[in-house]
Formats: sequence, C-alpha cells, structure tokens
Amino acid sequence: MVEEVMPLVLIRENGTIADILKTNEKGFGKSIERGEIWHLFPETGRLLPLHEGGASFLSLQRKRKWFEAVVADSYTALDAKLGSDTQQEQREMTAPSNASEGQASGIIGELEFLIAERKRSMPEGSYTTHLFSKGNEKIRKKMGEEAVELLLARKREDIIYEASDLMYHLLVLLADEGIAFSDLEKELARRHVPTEA
Ligand SMILES: N=c1c2ncn([C@@H]3O[C@H](COP(=O)(O)OP(=O)(O)OP(=O)(O)O)[C@@H](O)[C@H]3O)c2ncn1[C@@H]1O[C@H](COP(=O)(O)O)[C@@H](O)[C@H]1O
Repeated sequence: MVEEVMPLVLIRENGTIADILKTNEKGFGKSIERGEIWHLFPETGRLLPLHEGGASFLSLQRKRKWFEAVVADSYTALDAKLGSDTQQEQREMTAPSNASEGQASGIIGELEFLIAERKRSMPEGSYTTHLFSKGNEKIRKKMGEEAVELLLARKREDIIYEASDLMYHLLVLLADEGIAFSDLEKELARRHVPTEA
C-alpha cells in the first residue's frame, strides 16, 4: 500500500514557520522512535533524517491533514544554511573519474558506478549519501543487520529480498573502503579451480 504523503510543518517555539517538508505515517513513526526528524524526499521516495547529524524536535503531533513539529527558535532551514551554490554543487551529477577501471558488468556494475557517484557528490535525498555521511562504522553495522535478516529469512522470495539488501550494503562498504567489486572477482577467480571438460 502506498502511504499518503502529507506536509510536515516545522514551527519555531516563537510561532514562526521554519520549514515545510513532506512525510508519511512511516516517517512520523520513525521520527518519534529516533527522536529526530525524518522526512520524505518525493523525488527518490526515500525517508531520511533531516540534516545529517540529526534535527531534534520539541514536540511532534499528527494534525488532521499534516504533521506539526515544534523546533527551537534557533532552527534554520537547510536551504538557508547551505546557500544555493553549495546546494547546486551537491546536486551535480557527474560520473566518478575512475568509473571505467575494472568495472563489474550488469546491475552490479551499474550499482557500483552509482554508489561511487553518490560518494563523490553526496546528493541530498539519497539513502547511499546517508550511509556515507554516517561513516564506516554505521555501514558495517548495517551490513551486520542485513546479514542477520538474511539468516532469518526462510521463504525463497524473502531470501532473494534480503540477499539483495545485503549485496547493496556490501557494495557501499566496498566503496567506502576503496575496494572495487572486480577485486572480489579477481580473488574468486584466483581460488577457482576450473573443472576438466
Ligand atoms: N539497492 C538499494 C537498496 N537496498 C536497500 N536500500 C535501503 O536500505 C534501507 C534499509 O532499510 P532499514 O529499514 O534497514 O534502514 P533504515 O531504518 O531506513 O535506515 P538506518 O537509519 O538504519 O540507516 C532502506 O531505506 C532501503 O531503501 C537500498 N537503497 C538503495 N539501493 C540502490 O541504490 C541506488 C541509489 O539509491 P539512493 O542513494 O537512495 O538514491 C538505488 O537506485 C538502488 O538501486
């Protein structure tokens, strides 16, 4: 079921509107659970924390047709903080310089390329950007979580789903460590003993 997207109005304690974002029920629940504002990027369909590093709220309520978060008077909207030039730079999408070196083929190659691009330009609204900005320990932790989810999966479709999640997070970890997927291919090829025809 597609969740309804609703406005998330950020109001300062002094009553002025600080920002108007978007979220849904899942984002509302996640914000409460984590104690920081999570909002939806409609362009990517991803729920992500507002301001990497966390933006806390004083209260968060569901209204009839929107959500309302009360924030500190000192709250400054992200757009104002960044300045348009910096934002433009963050959003620019150009290929990473070493993209063609030993690139894996197919979807793995495409994903590897996209992840390298995310690491370089860190565009807003991207889950991959979120992982890189949190750092290596967070990426490793996510790998662990995804591995456990795969261990627990029993049904064929769940195994496929969880293994794909794990694969994506592995590619992010490799990118963070500066390791190409082709390095794994080389290692696997080195171990491989071809069977006699
Ligand atoms: N394959 C994936 C992929 N698999 C899983 N995920 C994300 O992994 C997250 C795992 O969900 P969890 O609930 O465990 O994590 P969370 O609670 O949302 O976040 P955390 O605070 O735990 O980090 C979800 O947000 C998924 O959307 C992925 N996100 C991205 N990709 C690929 O990466 C590409 C780039 O994505 P963006 O960087 O978001 O544009 C996409 O086009 C996809 O091809």
